[in-house]
Amino acid sequence: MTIGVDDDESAFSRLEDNKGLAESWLRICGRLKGEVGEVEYRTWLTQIALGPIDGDEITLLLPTRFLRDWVRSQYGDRLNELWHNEVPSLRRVELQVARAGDPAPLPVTEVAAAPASAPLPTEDSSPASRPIAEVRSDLVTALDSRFTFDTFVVGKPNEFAYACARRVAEKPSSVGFNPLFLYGGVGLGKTHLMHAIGAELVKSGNVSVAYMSAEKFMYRFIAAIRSQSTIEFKEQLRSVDVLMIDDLQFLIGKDNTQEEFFHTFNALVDAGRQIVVSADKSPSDLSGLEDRLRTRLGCGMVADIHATTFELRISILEAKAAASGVVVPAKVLEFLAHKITSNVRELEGALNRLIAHANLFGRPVTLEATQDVLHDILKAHDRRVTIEEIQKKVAEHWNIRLTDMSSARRARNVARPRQVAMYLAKQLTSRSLPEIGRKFGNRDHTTVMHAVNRVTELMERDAAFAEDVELMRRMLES
Ligand SMILES: Nc1ncnc2c1ncn2[C@@H]1O[C@H](COP(=O)(O)OP(=O)(O)OP(=O)(O)O)[C@@H](O)[C@H]1O
Repeated sequence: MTIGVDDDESAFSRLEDNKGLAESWLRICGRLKGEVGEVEYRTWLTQIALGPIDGDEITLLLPTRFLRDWVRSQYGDRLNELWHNEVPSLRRVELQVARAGDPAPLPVTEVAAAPASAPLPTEDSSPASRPIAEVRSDLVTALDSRFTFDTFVVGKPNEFAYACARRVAEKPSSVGFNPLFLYGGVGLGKTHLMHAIGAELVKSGNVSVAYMSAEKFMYRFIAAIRSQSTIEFKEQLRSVDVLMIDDLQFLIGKDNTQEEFFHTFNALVDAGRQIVVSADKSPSDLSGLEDRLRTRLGCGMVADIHATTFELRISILEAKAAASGVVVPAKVLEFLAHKITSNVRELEGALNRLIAHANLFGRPVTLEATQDVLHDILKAHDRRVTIEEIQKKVAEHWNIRLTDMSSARRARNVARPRQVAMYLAKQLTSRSLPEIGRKFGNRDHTTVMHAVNRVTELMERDAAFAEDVELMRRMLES
């Protein structure tokens, strides 16, 4: 069908006019950007160029087959709909792979996002024409725009992994860095670094990046087997420039999926594409993965993210607090960094709760408020320090015999450390004063109370002594 004046005169004259067409495309891009969000838009849609129009069909051009298939499966319907809204006589949007000399995509900066909440009028508002933002990808998980290199705080435990990730983002597939294998405990930033690599590559140009969890890889693979579309699945995966698979340990015991991953891995590396993988253990410790896969995974760069240090936790908290715009006093940050040592995710969760609380009630963040608001989290993180541990550490530190913790000796060089141990027992355990007294040679609870008051008083007067006691406390808590 050709477009005639009778069909839609204004549309026809617009189609005759290239400028009008470009403006329509700009509006459609703005609309899509508003609907799918900046990251998804940059990842997939900035690569589309406006091709020729022929009758009731307009052609959009994509740089690779993978992208064409991807855009067709994920955004095809919506593109049809948006074009039809702009030019009602258009019936079809054809997606093609661009050839040399074809027009270039629109510069990203030209496209201003139109709010998704104000949809263009459509003829059909059935579920089939739902906005793109709801269409979830089967093959690829969208990158999280919060996880960039800029927002990743670097310290001793993660500097090597960070440097490797940077290197891969700058120069994918360089010798010695393919695959990049990132490993470390839960919530220490592996996913963050992978998304940062993806975001950087997407920003830098024409690179197709696929990121997905190993779990998703498996489900996609199974779905492809069921729907007899394994060839397409393989083709799609094998046509990306960079493939990132998160939490590979999930494939332990899933032999068929491992096998598929192994072949995909080989096909990509042999074709000079980059692979990035994360797991909770090093390749050699991932027992349960096939030997040949473990060997290949260890062939490139293996980078470990270590548990956080107190200093790194403080830096992360400072950065996140600053980004929130809420003033969080240094002593609150220190308190959190002392208390929540397990992983960054929990640390971040605690800080976010404090910030939300401060915003909601418009109250300043204080140490007291922190203890109150985070009561449950802090309780769960309370390390169970025993009175015996306290006595042992204090005796070592002040160089007295352990038996003197319960002896009747009253010499100052023995009595003072004993009082400190009682004070710390009160601070760091949930034992009552009589219980503590019993552990210190059956002393009375009033003796313990006296010790606690005396140490508190001394700490206020003597900074060096206070520092010593604080140090003890930190050693016992960490
Ligand atoms: N160095 C860091 N700087 C800033 N944020 C960090 C850092 N490390 C971790 N985070 C944050 O902590 C959270 C958890 O990180 P992430 O999801 O990357 O951990 P992971 O190692 O992939 O965990 P899992 O093993 O559960 O998959 C994220 O919100 C991330 O942004």
